[in-house]
Amino acid sequence: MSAPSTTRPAAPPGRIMATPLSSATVAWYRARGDRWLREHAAVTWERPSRGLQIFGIGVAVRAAGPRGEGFAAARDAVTDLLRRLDVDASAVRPLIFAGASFDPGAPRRDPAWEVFGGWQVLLPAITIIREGERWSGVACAGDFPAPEDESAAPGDTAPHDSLANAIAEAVREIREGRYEKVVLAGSRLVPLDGVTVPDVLARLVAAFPTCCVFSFRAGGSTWLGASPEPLAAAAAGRVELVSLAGSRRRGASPDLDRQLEAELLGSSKERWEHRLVVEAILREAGELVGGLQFPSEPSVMKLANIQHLYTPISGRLEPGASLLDVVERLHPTPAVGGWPRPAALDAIRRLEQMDRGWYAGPIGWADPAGDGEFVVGLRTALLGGAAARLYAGAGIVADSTPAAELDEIESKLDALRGVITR
Ligand SMILES: C=C(O[C@H]1C=CC=C(C(=O)O)[C@@H]1O)C(=O)O
Repeated sequence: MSAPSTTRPAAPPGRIMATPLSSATVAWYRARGDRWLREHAAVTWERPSRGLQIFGIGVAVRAAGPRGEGFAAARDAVTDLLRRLDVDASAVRPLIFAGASFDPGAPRRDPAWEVFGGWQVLLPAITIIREGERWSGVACAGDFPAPEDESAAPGDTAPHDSLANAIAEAVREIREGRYEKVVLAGSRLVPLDGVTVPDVLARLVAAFPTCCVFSFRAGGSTWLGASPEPLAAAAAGRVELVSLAGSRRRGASPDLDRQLEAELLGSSKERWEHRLVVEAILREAGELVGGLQFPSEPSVMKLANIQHLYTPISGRLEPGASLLDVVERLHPTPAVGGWPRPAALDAIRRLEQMDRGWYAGPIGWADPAGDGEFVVGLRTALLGGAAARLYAGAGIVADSTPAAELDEIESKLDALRGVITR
């Protein structure tokens, strides 16, 4: 019932032991504030603009797989757990969290990611949920492994120059017709100077209230971020998907901001980059989600530092398909990988010179009723030891100007650094 390296050595790696699991609704008296919850949670999931907060305290079950395995293995582990959970229909539903690396086939360059492995599935011992003014809780019996405190500080990776060269090389390869789009990312190591996980989460919630602010702890390290990009969400059989790609900075004045928005909506380069994501989602999700509907024109999603082209897509899960199947099929969309997918992944492995780990990977939760929500792990940082490594990328297409793409990546990293180190 646990990860290979934690409490039950008899369990083979990645397998969950076949014992029954039960859950019970618990009353949660709000004796502890957000800071305590964020500090003690193995996993947090906050949607400030929707009044939703979820804190998973302690671990009933943790399963994990090696770095060569991806989200498909996480999906199987969640499905297995859901089957074994004995849930009273009237009770608060337990939530099972899952996360995975971006690319299980990528070279491993940063030992700090080893503690996360290729994927992890986590059933918290106690899950505290706030929806608006309503607090509820659910407790799950399990192994209750002792907290792990082993963590590795994120290592040094590629210097800035190599990212500029990688972008220029990608533009050349795209113009030669080798692929149509690739998303290249960079990272930056920053000292934490005493800033803690609850500090960072509180700042992300304040700075990015419309995003999904999450954290996931493994060993003594924490993977966290404020993702603007839902990957797939399901509620009562309805599925919501999103295409988010194409960016401009926010303007310093309302006039400049509107001008940048008009530029974004009018740019054929940004529209093409965005359209590739819409088409890939329709193609990949089509077999699993019926009656897909979406507006013919993208709108603009505005965040504190940046604005993006945005197309919401919705439909209904086909019989036999699950939210986890949809996530597995969609990842990685061309918003974080590229198109065609195999050539884009190959380009990222060759050109990027960095270890993405879980950056741009899927992360989220599912419940026994089939509901759940997964986002793309963007605008994220890995905190370990006294440092944080920040990650951000940008979509490269034939019309890209390398300097502008590098500028977009730098400005995303600056926004995150401003929140973490201020
Ligand atoms: C890959 C990232 O952003 C993606 C999501 C929105 C807009 C993007 C863009 O315009 O390039 C990227 O596709 C990132 O922030 O690390």
